Amino acid sequence: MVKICCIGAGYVGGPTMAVIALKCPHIEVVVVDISVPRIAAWNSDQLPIYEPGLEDVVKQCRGKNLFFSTDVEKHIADADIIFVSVNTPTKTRGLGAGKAADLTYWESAARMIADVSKSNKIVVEKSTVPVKTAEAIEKILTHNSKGIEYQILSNPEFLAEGTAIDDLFKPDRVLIGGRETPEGQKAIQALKAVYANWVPEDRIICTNLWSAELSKLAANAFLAQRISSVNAMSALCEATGADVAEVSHAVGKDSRIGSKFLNSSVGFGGSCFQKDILNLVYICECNGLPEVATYWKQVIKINDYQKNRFVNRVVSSMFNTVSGKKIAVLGFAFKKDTGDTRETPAIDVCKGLLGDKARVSIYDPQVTEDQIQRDLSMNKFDWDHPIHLQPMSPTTVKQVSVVWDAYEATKDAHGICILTEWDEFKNLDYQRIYDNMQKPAFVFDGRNIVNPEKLREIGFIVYSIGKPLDAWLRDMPAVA
Ligand SMILES: NC(=O)c1ccc[n+]([C@@H]2O[C@H](COP(=O)([O-])OP(=O)(O)OC[C@H]3O[C@@H](n4cnc5c(N)ncnc54)[C@H](O)[C@@H]3O)[C@@H](O)[C@H]2O)c1
Ligand SMILES: O=c1ccn([C@@H]2O[C@H](COP(=O)(O)OP(=O)(O)O[C@H]3O[C@H](CO)[C@@H](O)[C@H](O)[C@H]3O)[C@@H](O)[C@H]2O)c(=O)[nH]1
Repeated sequence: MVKICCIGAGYVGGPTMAVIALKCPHIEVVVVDISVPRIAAWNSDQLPIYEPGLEDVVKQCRGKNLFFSTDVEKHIADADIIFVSVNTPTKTRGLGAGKAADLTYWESAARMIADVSKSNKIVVEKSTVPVKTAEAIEKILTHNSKGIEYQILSNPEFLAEGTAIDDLFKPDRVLIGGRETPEGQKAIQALKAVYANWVPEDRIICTNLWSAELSKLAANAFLAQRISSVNAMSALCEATGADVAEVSHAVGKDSRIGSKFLNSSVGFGGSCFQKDILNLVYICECNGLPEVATYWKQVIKINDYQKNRFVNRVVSSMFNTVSGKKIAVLGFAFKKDTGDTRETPAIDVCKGLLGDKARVSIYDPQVTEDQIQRDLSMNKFDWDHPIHLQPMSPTTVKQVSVVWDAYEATKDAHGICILTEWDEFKNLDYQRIYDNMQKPAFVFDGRNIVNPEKLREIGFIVYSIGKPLDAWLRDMPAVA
């Protein structure tokens, strides 16, 4: 029986390995992690991450050919194929701080593999890493290899949170990069055989190592660039009376452009886009390509601009101050159908409002109070380290309350900010909400999910990103 071990039981390692186990009953899959609570959660009824369909897949294979363990050394030693899916956060100090990927966790995983292996291994980069990481990993593994042969493959993951299981069941493509030697090609075929259990062969792309590593960064940069492009347009729409939804629809109908990923929003979030673009920018700078670096940096600058612009809209509409006012925040996760808050635009918006001394009442159906308090008190980039290395007891932000109901959050509020597109926010009883709010009552829709006309009929003053402005907002400054 082929044995797979995956180091890192997070948003990628957990779902990816669960699907491999489901689709390949003849393969034993063990997911290991240094975090004891995380592994305990994977072995319990309360999985550590919320992902539609995940629980069903885990329940079908756990204890049969899918296992979760903290015995990292044993399972690495036993495995034929080792996936490494550990954190690759943005460096916070030293060379490349604020841009370069911190490969501390990757390096320690590689050293562990080198220390405990007694047989040949295929080591698969599943984490998103800078181009040429495989070369560094190879050096660590082969430095004192004791005659053991290692083949490094790059097999970046393209799943998106909230749709991870569907994405894994039917991937647009699986990308496998390896050395162009006979041994490298043999390793590629071994990994290809795993995916071929459910992925059509024409969707499995095999390349050299560097193309695979770079394609992952490139794909995220292109996706984020589309959002920044449409968000840049949203500012122009507001200034001119155009409607960004109509513009994206018209633009997206061009089959060369396509309609996906053109939804204007308060800004993109998530653990990947910003981190991976910063990493790309750093790699360009290191390779003497400052113009290319500046080009990609602009994608992040527009995203920051969009978040600032939103906060500025809120404050300027409410007589230029939100001091002491209650602002209800509906949604804190970086997108719907996930409890993940990494780099969520809600953090920047809440911090902006708190900076102007607002009282913020937050409701998200999947995010806990503890998580929100952590996010609002943590330093930039600190969130992307293994949980046991994050601050234990963060200071509580006093002007923030977290409630478990949208009606409670909005009661007596002066304004509402919709920051995640949860379906339930589309169907709230907005008349009831309006009746219980201070007047004038404002709605700032950062996800364009409510019908502004209907809300205006109720009496709300409504701001929707990139839509023709409410008369109230027309003369207010839009730029932060
Ligand atoms: N989250 C996504 O949607 C997504 C999608 C594609 C790619 N990626 C990439 O995949 C990688 C992992 O992302 P994630 O979201 O799963 O992160 P995560 O933080 O959810 O999980 C990483 C896990 O690795 C563990 N870990 C760290 N060092 C370890 C070690 N030495 N030994 C054992 N376990 C260790 C941590 O405890 C943690 O549980 C990152 O490089 C990310 O960029 C993420
Ligand atoms: O038209 C759109 C599409 C998305 N978003 C926002 O963009 C962010 C990222 O969304 P999404 O890409 O759906 O989720 P992620 O889980 O971050 O997935 C991205 O990042 C992963 C990690 O690298 C990749 O594997 C995926 O392919 C890539 O889509 C979220 O805040 C979304 O709300 C928009 O504002 N407008």
